[in-house]
This record gives sequence, structure tokens and C-alpha cells, in this order.
Amino acid sequence: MLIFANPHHAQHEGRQEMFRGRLVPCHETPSRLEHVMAELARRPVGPVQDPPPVERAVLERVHAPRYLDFLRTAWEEWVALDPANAALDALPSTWPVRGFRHDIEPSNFAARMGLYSYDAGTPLTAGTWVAAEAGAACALAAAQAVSGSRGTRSATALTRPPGHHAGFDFFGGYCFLNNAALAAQALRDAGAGRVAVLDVDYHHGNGTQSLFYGRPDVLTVSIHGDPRTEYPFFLGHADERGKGEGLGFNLNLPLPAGTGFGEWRAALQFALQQVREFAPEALVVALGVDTYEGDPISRFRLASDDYFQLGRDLASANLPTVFTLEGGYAVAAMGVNVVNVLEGFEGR
Ligand SMILES: NCCCNCCCCCC(O)(O)C(F)(F)F
Ligand SMILES: [Zn+2]
Repeated sequence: MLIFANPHHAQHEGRQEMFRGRLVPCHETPSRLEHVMAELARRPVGPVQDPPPVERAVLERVHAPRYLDFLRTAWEEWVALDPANAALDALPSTWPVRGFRHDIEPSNFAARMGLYSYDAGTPLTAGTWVAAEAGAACALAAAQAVSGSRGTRSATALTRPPGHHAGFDFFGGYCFLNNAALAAQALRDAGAGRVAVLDVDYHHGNGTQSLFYGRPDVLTVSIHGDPRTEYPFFLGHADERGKGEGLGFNLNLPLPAGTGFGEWRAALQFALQQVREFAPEALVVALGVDTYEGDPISRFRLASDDYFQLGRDLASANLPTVFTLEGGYAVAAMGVNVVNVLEGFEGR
């Protein structure tokens, strides 16, 4: 397995997020990835390398140019408003919900923060763009590594910030660039006729679903906490099956809070069966380990040893596979749980 680690991830370190109505210290911290890197040093599953730079045109295969422009310059705009802003993260506070217009881009910075986001839990900081772009580079390098005849069997984008909540032109849920979607699109552009994305993070991959919802060439499957009670709340129900020629190529498997590995694994087996029937040339796994029983913000009950089984089950699909790191907030167990998946996948 080739591993591409984000050398700039620590440049994204939010101070506070709006969480359950209060501003609290961020859950999505640099130490999450540091724990994974430390565990990989103890239990190597393959060579770890920096990714090559990413080209803007490749990011535009998934994200809107005006959104990318905004992300790249948002921090300097924020500080230009008031030098004191340099000591604060930028957070949105007003959003264009139903009935508002999205076609005209206001010149007001607070308005543009809201135009390009959907929650106030995702602080934008001085280094966010550099970190997010380098994370996308990891995902693209991993996709490249498994592409074509000389492709390796598996590759992992070891990165933060995560990506699966980010859409065509919006950030949220700690995500800015959709790494799993970028990998899937890159696999398609490298010649894979069909690609499946399987999202095993605790939270529904709303961004990934929305990006491919009308397309039959990318199957998107997500196993997650029931959105009636769990974030992101407003997408992820079982009746969302795709639209137009993409109808039948989106599958949501919402599970109740409190779900244990037995029921969760049954959903995984069903998801893998649908992937097999789709017969893709490659698989992207949006790997969040916030399904862990000790996760502070999530409510499934997987134990660390269950992640070995998850890795083995994913390997049973027998597909060239790209892993993108998504969520997981029990920081001390983060490294063990992620490496358990990768070791299980590699048949260790
Ligand atoms: N009252 C619930 C508030 C939840 N706050 C946001 C949770 C974001 C989860 C992010 C994630 O774990 O899905 C990702 F993989 F993207 F990192
Ligand atoms: Zn999550």
C-alpha cells in the first residue's frame, strides 16, 4: 500500500467551532493525524511519501472555480477587514437558505462566507487553504497510484482536513475540498469506466452524494448515523437513490444511534454486494473511524478490533482501492483504529 501524507496539514488548526449551540475548542485537530502517523511508524503498512503538487484544473473537475478562488483568498480578505481578525478564525454566520439567491456573489465578506458554506462548525484559518490543497494532492496522488495497468492495489491519502461534507461550491462539517470525490473523478479521468465510493464515516457523506447524484458512472454508498438525529441532518435518508440517469446509483444505509458492529457489518456486507454488482474498476473508501465506541461526538459502538474486520471485508471486493481519511475524534485511539483498517485490508 502506498501512503501519501499531507505535509501541510498542521497549518489548518481551528481555534473554535460552533457545536451544539456553543463555541467550543475544535474537535478536528492536527493531533488526530499525528496519532495516525505515529501508529504507522510503529506498524508500517507501506512507504509514506509527500504528494506531488496539484493543478488547479484538476480541482475544477469537482469544485466550482469561484469557490476555489474564494477559499484561496478568504483569509487575506478576512484580515484586510480588520488586522485584529488575524487573531481569530473566520466563521460564517448568515446563509442563503430557501428562497435566497445564489447567482450573485455579494462583495460583503460575511455574506460570501455564508454563500460558500453550510455550517458554523468549520473555521477557516490562515493555513486552511494550503492544508486543504495539499490534502487534495494526497487524494489525487493515491488515485494516480492505483490507476492503469501498472497501478498498485491500494493507496491511502493520509490527510486532514477531511473532505466528504464538501460539495461543488460549499464547505462544512470540517471539510473544504472533497478528497474522496477528487479521487473518484481522477480515477475516471485516468480511464476507469465506473468507480464506486464507499463512505464508512459515522456521518453521511452529503458532499460526495451531491457531487455524483445525477451520474451513473460513480456509485456512491454511505453507511452512517440516521440523519433524523445525526449530523448532517438534512441529507442521507434511504429514499435518496440518485436522480435522472444517476437514479439507482446512490445508496444510503442510515443506522440508529447505538448501533454495534454486528448490525453495522451487515450493512457493510450489503453495501459491498451493491458495489460488486456495479462492477467498478476501482473503489474509493471514505474512511472515518468516528464509528468507534469511544468517539466523543458520535454514537456507534465499534471496538478497535472490529476495524481489522472492516479492512478484511473491504479487501474482499478485490478492487484497486483508494482510502481517504475522514473523521475520528477519539484522538488517542485514532491511530490504532486507522492502522487496524489498513492492516486488515493488507491481510496482515
Ligand atoms: N450536533 C452535532 C454537531 C456536529 N458537528 C459537525 C460534525 C462534523 C463531522 C465531520 C466528519 O467526521 O464527518 C468528517 F469526516 F468530515 F470529518
Ligand atoms: Zn464523521
